[in-house]
Amino acid sequence: MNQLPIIDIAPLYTDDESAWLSVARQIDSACREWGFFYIEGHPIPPERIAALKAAAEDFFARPAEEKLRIDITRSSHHRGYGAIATEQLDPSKPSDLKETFDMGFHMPADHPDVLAGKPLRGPNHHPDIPGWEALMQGHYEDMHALSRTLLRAVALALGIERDFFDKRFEQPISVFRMIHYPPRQTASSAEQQGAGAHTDYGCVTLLYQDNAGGLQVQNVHGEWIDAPPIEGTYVVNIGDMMARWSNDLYKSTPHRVISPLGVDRYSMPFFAEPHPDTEIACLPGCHDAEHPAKYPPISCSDYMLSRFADTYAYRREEVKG
Ligand SMILES: O=C(O)CCC(=O)C(=O)O
Ligand SMILES: [Fe+2]
Repeated sequence: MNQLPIIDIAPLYTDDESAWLSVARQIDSACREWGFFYIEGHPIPPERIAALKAAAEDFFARPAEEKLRIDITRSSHHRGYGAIATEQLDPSKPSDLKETFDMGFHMPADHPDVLAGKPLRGPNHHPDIPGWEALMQGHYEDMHALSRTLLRAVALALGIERDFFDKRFEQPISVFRMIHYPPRQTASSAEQQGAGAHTDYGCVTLLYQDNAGGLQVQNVHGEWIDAPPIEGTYVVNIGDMMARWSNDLYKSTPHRVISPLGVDRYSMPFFAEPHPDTEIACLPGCHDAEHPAKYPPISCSDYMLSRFADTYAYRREEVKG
């Protein structure tokens, strides 16, 4: 099979138990076979996507000096603007040809967790553009709600309490990111990838991509297949932390983005992650006598921090203020 499944999740917004179960089963088999699937029937309206895309086009077109006022490399908790070549997802290839804006769960500078220096906690760094902050905060909340709905279906599929993930995704360290891939100039510069081959390190990623194309996913035979844009859908994939949590029942699958030739590309992943203190220990329903837990428990924040250091040179250097 070389076609990612498309799952209609509209039944998750009804009380129809048997329809819930059917969606849960489809998600479960997609996570086991592919680690990747499309969702349709989600509640994010097209007007929201259009507003976000317009905001991304406006922001990324601004002078570097303005964007660098919120330089992510000066943020101790990973918020703000990442210039081209800040991230290197595939260490064997040149740095990624993309620029990014990252935001997360907002905690004011005087919040006790921020004052205590808890990792990845703090205020967002937004550009000074009218309407921007409200748009982003509202969207962050809606993506958070959507990811929790999907995780309720996962809990149902695994036979664990329906609110297992809800409890663990309070005050999450989820990240909403906007990405701009500038055009590659020549066909022969294909070595410079938009996003090098990688697996996501967190739990679940929900990705909006525009019409440019270029996202590719590795199938079970190790071949790259296209994950083309499909109007009105999100591409959902499992990350390494969820693979570990599920004892590798669910797959975290390598993917990459080929730099667009002659056009700009915009994408917007939402990386859904739990509360940083969540213990990532083999999920109930994912181990038995024949399949014992493979990994020792680790906290979500320890796991994320160790993985961040692999892809961001600036995070390997001394901690910045
Ligand atoms: O831009 C995309 O389509 C995918 C981006 C991605 O895989 C990532 O940021 O982890
Ligand atoms: Fe990714």
